Amino acid sequence: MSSYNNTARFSEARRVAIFGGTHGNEMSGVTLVNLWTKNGTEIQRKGVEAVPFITNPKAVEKCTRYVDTDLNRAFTPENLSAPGGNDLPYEVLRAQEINRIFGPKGSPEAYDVIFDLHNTTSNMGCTLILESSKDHFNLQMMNYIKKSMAPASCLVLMNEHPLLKYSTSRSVAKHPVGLEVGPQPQGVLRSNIFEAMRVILKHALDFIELFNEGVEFPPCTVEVFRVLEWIDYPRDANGNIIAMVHPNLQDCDWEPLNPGDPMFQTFDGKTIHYQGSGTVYPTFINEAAYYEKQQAFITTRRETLVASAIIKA
Ligand SMILES: CC(=O)N[C@@H](CC(=O)O)C(=O)O
Ligand SMILES: [Zn+2]
Repeated sequence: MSSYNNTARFSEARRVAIFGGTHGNEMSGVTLVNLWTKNGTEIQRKGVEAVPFITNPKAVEKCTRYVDTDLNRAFTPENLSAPGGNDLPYEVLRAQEINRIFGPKGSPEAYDVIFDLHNTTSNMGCTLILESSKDHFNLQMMNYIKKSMAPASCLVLMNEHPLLKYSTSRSVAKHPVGLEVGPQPQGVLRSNIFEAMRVILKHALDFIELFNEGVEFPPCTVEVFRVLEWIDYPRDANGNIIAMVHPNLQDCDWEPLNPGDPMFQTFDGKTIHYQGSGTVYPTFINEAAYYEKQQAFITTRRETLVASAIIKA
């Protein structure tokens, strides 16, 4: 029935979860998920079972990123199969529980789609985070969301770096999608950020409904920003930070950074310049949660991916 060569077929995306509170101090996702748990009318779609779920309730209660360890790094094969029960860190136990409910990760029983709602203190605007450039279902969803949001912008961060990719909560699903909206301080709710996240999710669920109804999505291209490297703050011999993000770079997420451009400013006023070999697009600039990870920002490269046509199998 398909009108295109190489149409990719995916089974219906009936089981969908919406995660909030993977980081307990990122308030848009926590608030939306709590709201939809009370009344799910807004997230209901024909032929879709959308489950709102608080992933790290202890961290939400304390309004911290995590209690023992970062839940959004915890979904490794080692953690998910670790014996030890109650001796394990809280988030490792919780990852196992989430994997039992929404996975198992990598199995046919896993949920079809998981949306994981995050906020950043960086000036990233609306960002969707993917883990695979080969998932044509997700690429088509990105195209649909971007078109639906226009003229407002919604960018796609492609995190499939062999070393820098991490084991996210959403990675339990067949099609993992991260939503990252900022700037919003930790523990704070801002109405513009909250509403932006809500609109992205509306379009995402509309896409799934259309797909499940049998709509065929024609081939398209999707602009993405591929993770290249993490850049740490300059440090002294004792490991203490000796410079801040340069004012020319601060809040300039997604704007080109060229070799020789100012990158950091030392406390005594010296400028440190970017030394890379070509233009990159920085993002997660001065993210509060990344100080402990020794990351000042990440660099990305702009790419255009081709998504094949998709239709329900
Ligand atoms: C600021 C923040 O928490 N960002 C998320 C990004 C993601 O969900 O991939 C994280 O590091 O887990
Ligand atoms: Zn987060």
